[in-house]
Amino acid sequence: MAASYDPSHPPCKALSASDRDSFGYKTMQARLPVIITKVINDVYQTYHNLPSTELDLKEKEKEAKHIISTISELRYELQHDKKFRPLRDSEDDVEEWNQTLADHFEGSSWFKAPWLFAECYLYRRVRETFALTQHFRDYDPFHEQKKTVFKSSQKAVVAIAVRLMSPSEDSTANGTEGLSSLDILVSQGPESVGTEEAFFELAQFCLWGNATDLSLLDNPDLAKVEELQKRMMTSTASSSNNSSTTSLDKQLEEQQQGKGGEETSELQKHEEKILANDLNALWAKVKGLRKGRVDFILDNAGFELYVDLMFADYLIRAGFASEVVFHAKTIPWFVSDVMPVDFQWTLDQLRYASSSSNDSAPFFDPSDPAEQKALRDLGAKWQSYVDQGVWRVTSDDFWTSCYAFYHLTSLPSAQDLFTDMKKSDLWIFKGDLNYRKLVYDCQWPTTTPFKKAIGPLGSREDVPSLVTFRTCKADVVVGLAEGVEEKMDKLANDWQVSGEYAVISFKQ
Ligand SMILES: O=P(O)(O)OC[C@H]1O[C@](O)(CO)[C@@H](O)[C@@H]1O
Repeated sequence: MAASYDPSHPPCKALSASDRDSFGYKTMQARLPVIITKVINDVYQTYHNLPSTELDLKEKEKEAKHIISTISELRYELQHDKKFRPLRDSEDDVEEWNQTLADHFEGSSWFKAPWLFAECYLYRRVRETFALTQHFRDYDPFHEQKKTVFKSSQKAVVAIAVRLMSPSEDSTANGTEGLSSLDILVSQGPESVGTEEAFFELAQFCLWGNATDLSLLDNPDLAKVEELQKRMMTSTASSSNNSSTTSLDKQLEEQQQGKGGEETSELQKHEEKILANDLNALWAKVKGLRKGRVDFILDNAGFELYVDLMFADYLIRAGFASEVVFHAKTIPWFVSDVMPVDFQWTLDQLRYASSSSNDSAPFFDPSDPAEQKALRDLGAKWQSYVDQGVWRVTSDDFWTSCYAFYHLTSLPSAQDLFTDMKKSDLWIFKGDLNYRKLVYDCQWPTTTPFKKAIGPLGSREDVPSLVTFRTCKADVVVGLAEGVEEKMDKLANDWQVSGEYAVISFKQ
């Protein structure tokens, strides 16, 4: 039997849905039932739309009905706080899950267990349902939602592609004909102002791309997604370390005086919302790299993946990295997380922008030929990185296990992954769930140093530099300066979970 690590005892008291004031409780009680109901609706739609000519139609309908009833039972178990049961499929990770359940969660249930465990177990149970079928084994019940929200991001996707990737307007005048704005910026060398400016801008895109994920927007309001992206687009950037305390005072003062903060630019407003900001320290690390390896531990598909790829492309063009490894999820996870298939699908939608295949209309279809070209060029460039092995997409069951990242360095089943990741120069963790797993999702005081909160990843010599880009969507947050929590409590009572605020925390 596999050795079992204990995910039920983090270094401080675990966050749990047993606390009715927590976001964990709200998630288990209100948000997850909605997410599960959408899975049921999705399967229902799929089977109702099966053409009568479909092969094995009867079998497929039977399986779809079975999935719907099994997922409905899962929702019942959750809503009635039933005890966890062992998994019943035969996926590679099933033995480890069941051993952990037996050793540490005997008699435990959805609202009593640590929130992190319960939530991961839920998505793994959804996977079980599909894994036990013949015709829906590879079915992603979140694919349609991922597509809808990405499609609504077209304006921002096009705007970023055109601004950074189209030939620069004054390129003929200054002898850089045909080069994109980004290429011109980075061509001045790794330590140049242009390269630095591009770094701060793309890093902030990469951060705020995490604000538009589907599991938080359990009722995605597409207008809200567009508005968020519009705000991002107006943010061009340089960043200053530890500006958050002063700017918070200003925000608080303005709120108390009933002012709207009209003198603050869109960029400053964004920066003020980064409550712990190690971007300068990250820049110091990145600018010292030459043809290094950078690993992205990805979060959401769609717009967030798109801006992650922009940042990864920048690292290659500027010469900081010659290899980027993307860690995706092996199974549908937390609604919108990237799987390898989503990665390739994203590249394809860019490569084939505005061209229809036999069976479908183009996904992105801007009317302006220059915009179409910008998307296609980008898609072709990114595909060439994949084909040449400059970009590598991989996935490992560790990322969809119930374990905190503390266990990456010691869990037997994660050792191949850890051995490979040690070859990297920098790990970039995207998003809220990865953050929760980094700090073990427990009740750390907010002033706990990030390096301490990440346990072995902060203390072991063989762990490379790492950074987390996270918009705050759960109760835990660390690395804040003294007084920030108190100021934030006065400014916005949902600041820890609204996705409006963020942290960029770096470990050398
Ligand atoms: O996509 P992200 O940024 O990891 O967010 C995941 C979301 O799911 C949660 O883990 C709870 O469902 C929140 O922490 C967060 O809202």
